[in-house]
Amino acid sequence: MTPILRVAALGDGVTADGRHAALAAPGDWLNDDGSVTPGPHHQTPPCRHFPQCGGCQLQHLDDASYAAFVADRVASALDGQGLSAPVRAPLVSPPDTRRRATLHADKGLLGFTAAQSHAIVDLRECHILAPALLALVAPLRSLLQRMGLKRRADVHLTLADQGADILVTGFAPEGLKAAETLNDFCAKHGVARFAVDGGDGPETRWEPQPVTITLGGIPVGLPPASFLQATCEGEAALVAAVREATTGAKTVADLFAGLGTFALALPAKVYAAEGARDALMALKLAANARQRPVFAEHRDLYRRPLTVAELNRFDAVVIDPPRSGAREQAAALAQCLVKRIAYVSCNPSSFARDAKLMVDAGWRIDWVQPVGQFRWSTHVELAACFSR
Ligand SMILES: C[S@@+](CC[C@H](N)C(=O)[O-])C[C@H]1O[C@@H](n2cnc3c(N)ncnc32)[C@H](O)[C@@H]1O
Repeated sequence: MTPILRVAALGDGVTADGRHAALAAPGDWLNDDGSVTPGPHHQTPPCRHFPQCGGCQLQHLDDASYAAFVADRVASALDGQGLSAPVRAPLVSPPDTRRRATLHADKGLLGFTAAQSHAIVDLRECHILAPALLALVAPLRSLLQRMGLKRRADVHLTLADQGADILVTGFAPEGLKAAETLNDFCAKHGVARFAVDGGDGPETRWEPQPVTITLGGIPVGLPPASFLQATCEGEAALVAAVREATTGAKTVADLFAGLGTFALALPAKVYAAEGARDALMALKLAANARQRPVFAEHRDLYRRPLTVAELNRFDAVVIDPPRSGAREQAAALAQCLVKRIAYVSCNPSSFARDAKLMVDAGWRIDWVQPVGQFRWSTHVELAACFSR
């Protein structure tokens, strides 16, 4: 018997001699016949769909070993680039708090896909989704069937200020009967918005009041399918880290600003750059309505990253790129003279790659705050503070 020491990036348990075992927690034992004997950190997975459902990979880890996994993902990504930094205790979102998820529908089924497969796991319970979204899963399954869903469609759920915001892509039912069925459904379940996208972009079919999401205390119009941090707790953890990293800065550049999660939460004059035009417009309108000092620019930061001279006009920079990171922008950040940089990332590997460029140019990583918004999954986020 060999003890499992840690959990690898994709979720397998790993022994000291490098053997991998599926569904093994640190402290479990890998037996010679390949079976696993549970140890003290192995918990009974709370959900009947685990491990078939691809939504969660690590429900068999107790809270302590899941938190250790989140911190270890960050530390080992840094280590892989030969970097070291103080890694803070991870902040993991509680169960039942996910406010954004994409489910898949086909042949009367509605749920997440199975791990590494397109097969749909028909969702009958879920321990990550916010209860208001989970409550809609069974009614939506029946609605899509009644409306004659013939081909596979995706169902994007978001919990907005007014309630559930639903976008179905790959299905756009037509006709009076369909419209009535949809309206009855939305009225009965208090849906905030129902949009469909048959291939020509989202088309709103129900939205009794404009749908918003409150960021930094300000309601921001929420375009369908916009980016939003996955849980309120995760958002709060990232905002607190970014505020701490930019303390004292009077002018801040917020790069990949989205709807303004950080721009609207900072006590500073903020220049916000974002590539999605509808998100940018929503941020601009919200900031103007409340006379917040946010100057928002539509800009493709991969093709046209801020130059060193542009960056040097700010006291601090916040950057929160997509999963692939921001190699081009990081090259200019490495050379610039701002006092502090807050780097928020949903991918420790691309973060570590960009951080290496900056450290090689003389930056220091003061701390890294791991954030587990996708509880029980292998997705890990972080916020890091850089100074010279
Ligand atoms: C991880 S999200 C962060 C959004 C925001 N900071 C937040 O916390 O809500 C990344 C953002 O980058 C934007 N984006 C993706 N590619 C971009 C590009 N080439 N130039 C500018 N923005 C881009 C996306 O639209 C998205 O809003």
